[in-house]
Amino acid sequence: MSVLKVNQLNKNYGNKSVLRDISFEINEGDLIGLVGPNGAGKSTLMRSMLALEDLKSGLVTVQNISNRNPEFFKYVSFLPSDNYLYTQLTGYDHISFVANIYDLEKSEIDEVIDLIGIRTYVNQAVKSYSYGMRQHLLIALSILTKPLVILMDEPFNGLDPTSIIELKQLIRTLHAQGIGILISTHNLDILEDLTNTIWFIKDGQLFKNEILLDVNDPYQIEVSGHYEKTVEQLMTDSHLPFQVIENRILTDPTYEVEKYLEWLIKNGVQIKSVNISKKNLEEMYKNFYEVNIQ
Ligand SMILES: Nc1ncnc2c1ncn2[C@@H]1O[C@H](COP(=O)(O)OP(=O)(O)OP(=O)(O)O)[C@@H](O)[C@H]1O
Repeated sequence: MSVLKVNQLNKNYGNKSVLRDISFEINEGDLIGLVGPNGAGKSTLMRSMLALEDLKSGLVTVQNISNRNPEFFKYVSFLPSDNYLYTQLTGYDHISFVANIYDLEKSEIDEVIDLIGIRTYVNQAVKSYSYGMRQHLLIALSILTKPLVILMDEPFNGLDPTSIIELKQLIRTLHAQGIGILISTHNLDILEDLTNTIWFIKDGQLFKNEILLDVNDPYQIEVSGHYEKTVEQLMTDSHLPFQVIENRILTDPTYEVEKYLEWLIKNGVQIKSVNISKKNLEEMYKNFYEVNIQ
């Protein structure tokens, strides 16, 4: 079900057109990665969605509520790339502040504190927090109102591997709860791990359908040993779609990998390893942005 709608968004800085005719919808439970090089317009797009930019034209609504209406922000929250917290105050002070605005119950606050796992330090002053702890607090603040959609601008910046793993897990939890999430990041590996829906932004335009990844990834079956027939001949006899790269068979994701394994085993082929062959987002990025590296 569509919850957030962006319609014909155009943004100029002076004579420069930064966003051009951008339209899209975010559905309940979408997890979308927004990718683009420096200056492509990712932050401007998020800021425009939050009515933080003056637009040339465009309409942004959540459940038909415009972003010009303060009620919009109950349903759409933002995790900014800048860490803007009051260092003298505690995490709980920040949470109470937001909870008071939206008249939330203590039980709702406790639920968020436990979900994000900040109970042990929520009563300490923010100045004693690490970067990752601050990021957790910001996420707690962003989900207090039970938003339908969260916009995350570079949420993995500056996090150590432990905090990245924790944040990825948290994003998966929020996603499983049906929250629509739009994440802008330069980290393609993290994104590839999190979602199959990647949108690219280029020259102020959004490209989505063109690069939607398949849900299933192909498998790579590595075989060993010498046989009468080549692996290619053997696979042709199976009538299963395939590609062969040296001694590796690349399966077709619409067919079960078991069918390939059964066929190979039946024909006495030794199987050395079976791995999921992940689509390479970096390759797609390089092709899309025509990045040439010598
Ligand atoms: N306040 C501003 N005044 C003028 N131009 C701006 C302003 N803010 C952004 N721009 C320009 O708008 C374009 C898009 O910037 P934006 O910050 O949205 O890109 P981005 O994709 O978020 O980049 P990054 O990955 O570096 O954060 C850039 O060309 C930038 O120079």
